[in-house]
Amino acid sequence: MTATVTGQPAAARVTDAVKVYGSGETEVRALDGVTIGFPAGRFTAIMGPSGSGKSTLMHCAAGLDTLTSGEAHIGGTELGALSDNRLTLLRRERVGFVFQAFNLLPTLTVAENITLPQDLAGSRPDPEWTDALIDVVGLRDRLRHRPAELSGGQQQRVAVARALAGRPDVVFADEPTGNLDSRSGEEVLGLLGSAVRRMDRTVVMVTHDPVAAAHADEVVFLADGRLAGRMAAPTAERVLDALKAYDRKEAGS
Ligand SMILES: Nc1ncnc2c1ncn2[C@@H]1O[C@H](COP(=O)(O)OP(=O)(O)OP(=O)(O)O)[C@@H](O)[C@H]1O
Repeated sequence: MTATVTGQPAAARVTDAVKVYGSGETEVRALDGVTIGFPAGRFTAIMGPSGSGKSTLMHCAAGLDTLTSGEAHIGGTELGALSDNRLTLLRRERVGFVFQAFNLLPTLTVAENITLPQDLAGSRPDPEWTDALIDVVGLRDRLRHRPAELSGGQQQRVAVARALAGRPDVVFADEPTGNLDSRSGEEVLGLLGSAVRRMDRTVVMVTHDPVAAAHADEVVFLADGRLAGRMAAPTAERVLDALKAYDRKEAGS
């Protein structure tokens, strides 16, 4: 197991991760030798300047995209060794996703959206777990509503519940508060934090927002496709200062 700074085993990790887009003059090294483990039972935020490789790292760690070289593991499973079918199954059964754009199915009710991944996988939702989850996300009185009848914050809470419903090894969240006002954003971040602290889940979140990152146990900074630093017990102020320093370095001053 890759060591993590907390000493916890990694729920997901990449080793010597390189991702190259294009070739020749248009070649971009989006990831340039990143080794990092995301500890189980912890909330990790990935930050860095625009274009530093955050989304690429998340997509490759989650099996949504493949590395050019290096390895990506979810638990003990190496993703590069899996066929497309097995990778699809692994994503469905062991990974949860939350995206900026909610991505709920408009024709399904809240309850149906929450259990959709398990329904697709043909697995039976655990009623006790689903029930507890509905209370944690505060959606009990909305279960029969459709997404269009909910506010943005409520829709994202449904997406968080859906991501957690199958008790995945790890939930990857890509700018989950990017479309929300600050109050709804705080609610969604609080939920992700509760999932980690009260329900023993693992969350990895890409964000631009230092206030959002401060909800995490640890922040990982990328710069220019490389791991630039890590910060435990972050505060918004310290995160902002660190980001400014990385921006200055990239600008070469
Ligand atoms: N499909 C692609 N084809 C070519 N280049 C790409 C592709 N996807 C990303 N890139 C490039 O790879 C680099 C890293 O992109 P990535 O989206 O991972 O960065 P990011 O840190 O998430 O950026 P942002 O904060 O702006 O979303 C950038 O230079 C980007 O232009």
